[in-house]
Amino acid sequence: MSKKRVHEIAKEFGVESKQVISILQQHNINVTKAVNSVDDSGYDIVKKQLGKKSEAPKSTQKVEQKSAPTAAHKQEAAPHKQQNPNRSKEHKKDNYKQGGQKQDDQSKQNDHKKGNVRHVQISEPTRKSEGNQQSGDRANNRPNNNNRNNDNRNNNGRPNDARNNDNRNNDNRNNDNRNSNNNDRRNKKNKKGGNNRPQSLLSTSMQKKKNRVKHRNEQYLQQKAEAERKAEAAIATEIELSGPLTVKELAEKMGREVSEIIKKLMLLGVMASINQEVDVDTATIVAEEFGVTVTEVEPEEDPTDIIEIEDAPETLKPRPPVVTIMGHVDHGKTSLLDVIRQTNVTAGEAGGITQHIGAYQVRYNDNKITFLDTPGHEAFTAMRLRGAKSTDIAVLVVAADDGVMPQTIEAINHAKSADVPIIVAINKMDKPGANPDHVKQQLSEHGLLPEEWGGDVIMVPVSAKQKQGIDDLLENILLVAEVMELKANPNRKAYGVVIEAQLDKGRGAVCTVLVQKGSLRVGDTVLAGTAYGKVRAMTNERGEKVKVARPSMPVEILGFSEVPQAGEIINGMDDNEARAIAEKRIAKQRVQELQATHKVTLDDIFNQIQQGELKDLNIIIKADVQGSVEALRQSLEGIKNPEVRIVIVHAAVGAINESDIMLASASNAIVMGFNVRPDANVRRAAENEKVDLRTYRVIYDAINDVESAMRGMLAPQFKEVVVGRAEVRQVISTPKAIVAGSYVTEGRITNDSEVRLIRDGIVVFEGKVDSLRRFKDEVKEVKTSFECGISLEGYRDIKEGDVIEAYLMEEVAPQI
Ligand SMILES: Nc1nc2c(ncn2[C@@H]2O[C@H](COP(=O)(O)OP(=O)(O)OP(=O)(O)O)[C@@H](O)[C@H]2O)c(=O)[nH]1
Repeated sequence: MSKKRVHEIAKEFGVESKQVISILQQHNINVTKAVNSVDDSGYDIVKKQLGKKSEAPKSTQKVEQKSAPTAAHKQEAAPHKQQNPNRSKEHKKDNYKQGGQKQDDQSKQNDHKKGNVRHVQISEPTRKSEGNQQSGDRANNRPNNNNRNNDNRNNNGRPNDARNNDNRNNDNRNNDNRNSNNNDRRNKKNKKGGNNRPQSLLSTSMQKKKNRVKHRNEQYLQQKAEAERKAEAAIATEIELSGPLTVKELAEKMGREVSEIIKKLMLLGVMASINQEVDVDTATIVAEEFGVTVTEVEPEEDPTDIIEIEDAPETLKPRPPVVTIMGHVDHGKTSLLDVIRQTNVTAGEAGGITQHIGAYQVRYNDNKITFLDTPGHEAFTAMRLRGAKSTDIAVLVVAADDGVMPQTIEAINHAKSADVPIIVAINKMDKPGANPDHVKQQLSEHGLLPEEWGGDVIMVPVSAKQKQGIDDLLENILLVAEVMELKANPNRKAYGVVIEAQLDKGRGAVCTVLVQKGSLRVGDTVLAGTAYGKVRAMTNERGEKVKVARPSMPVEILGFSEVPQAGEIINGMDDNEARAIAEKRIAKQRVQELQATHKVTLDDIFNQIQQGELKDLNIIIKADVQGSVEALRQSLEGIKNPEVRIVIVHAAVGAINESDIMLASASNAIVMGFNVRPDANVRRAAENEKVDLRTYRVIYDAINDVESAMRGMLAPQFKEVVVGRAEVRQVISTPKAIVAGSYVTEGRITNDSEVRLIRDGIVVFEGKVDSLRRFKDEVKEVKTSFECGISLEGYRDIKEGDVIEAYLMEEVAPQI
């Protein structure tokens, strides 16, 4: 009978001595200290208790949890050991030592017989060296017990077959070890699976990780469901339409993708890009295709709109007729108006074409007639249309020797669409080839039947050149006006139309206005588009100051905050109201401009490619007056080409500046200047940015250039090369000439140079140098940084601060 000390037993079971003492005391074995000894029966008692627990020994569990990584490491390492078929006996011992979970009686007995020694012998160093590996190793115990049994059997039962048995046993061991690994995993699973067994740190962290992944998955699914629910909710079932809208707007209203809308439109045979407008009918069809109900509503009231009040009949007083002279180019509009006004406008015009709308009032037989001088070139189609709208009577000039021409027909159509009565002036009756009957014949083919042929159109033969038939024409105008009973209320705030507007260096915004209703007085606040201001001064067509302008009277007014657009409605109103509306309009305009710039988007480019590689020719227009800007814009936009689309990126009054170049560079546009010049910095910027900058003095040339370029037929053109620039620093008046005391700022000025005089970026004169002097001597050339005196051929109105630009014309290959 061997005796063992309490602390040895405690150590063996991995518990504290106290615990062993308490167990023994419970069984009335008298032990109080760790050094006390107990016999086998005492040991068995302890073993019974702690051995059972050792299936899940508490103390070991504690240690296990603390040392999980080691255990894990061990677990991982174990298979290598176990799978080794040539395991040492030590291994077997290990397995014994670690005690199985389901030991049969036999194994228990074996444990009793052999295990004790083994326990003592093996467990000690194992614990010391491997610390808390038991948990992992212990898990392997059960199957190995079987091995052990087998060993025992083999050893005890059939010693002769020992070798075979050993081999077999080895195989069994291998199998069992493999099984043990499997069981081990299962055990681990069981541990996690609610046996209330504490988990190892490894399994805890794995669990946490698993939980996190699970949580993330759940979150993702929730978000996805939420997004789907929102998308579902965003798809409208009912929409309201108040007018045409872009494809993008329609898509937004319906909560659908733009591509869906475009696809549907394509199926309906409508090829539309994202920013293209579709009318209400088309939008309705598309919406209905998606099962969306459409309700048509009245467009929302625009706070920037000014509602026009109808004047009571009793307030109306007779007013003079407003007449527009229309007709084909060179048929004699200006000449006719000249004769009527007894002035000569034609001489001063660049290219001999009337470029700006002017308005004049003439008196004939104590009656006033207002004439709007609409230019005759095609370039002014838009202005003519506007003119017709502000007009009571249209005088259609047709040259008797030329007959009805394209612009004659256009003019007829404009007048008709504006519901304006037409009086035909068959001009150039003095010409040998004049054939008024032929003209009448042609006109009747276009719905204008002369009175003498049973129609209602007055046709007056005239000759502007010989001043014949003018009275007859004016009398007929008055006659038609009388029949029309033209009336307006002069006693209300002014209402009218901006005929022309431009920026003047000294006077600011100068604006020709036709008052149509009410009276406009100096001091009145007026609003036209985004421009507003107090009328500082008013002058009539003869430059005389006027205090009040009544219906049908054209006046030039000063006082606008900015240059209004030609054709804009002008309203006399309250100071604050004007400012508020102007601000709202500016804000609205900004939004529209932003939207317009958004049009050049990748979406657009994609659509363009899809629509057969439609390329845009982007153009920036700068001109001296609004009328030219509009004219150029309308004409350019009117150019139709299957391959190239003209896009006016920006159009404004004023000199070409660096921001224009930057915009052109950014939008890959060409810059077209009309009667305006870039300064040296701007030219440099254009060169750096490789922006094609073109300047013109005649609108026709600009349009012609673009048209030819689009046809690939742009003739080799003459490009001007600026040779030098001089700044006018002093103006000296001599009996012979006006001399510009100048300083050459760049390049050189030569006495045979073509020059232009530029004031605030606007060309005021183009011609030749008359004389070039250094002090009193005539010189051929003056270079940079030298002073000189320059006088210009046939031009005296030179001002300090003006720039004289010398240039050459060089032939260049087409660029557009
Ligand atoms: N023989 C003759 N020539 C005329 C008559 N009226 C105008 N002309 C000439 O026709 C040419 C064109 O005249 P304009 O008055 O400039 O014609 P327009 O229609 O105003 O021309 P645009 O301003 O370019 O549209 C000028 O050379 C005039 O001298 C006329 O009654 N008889």
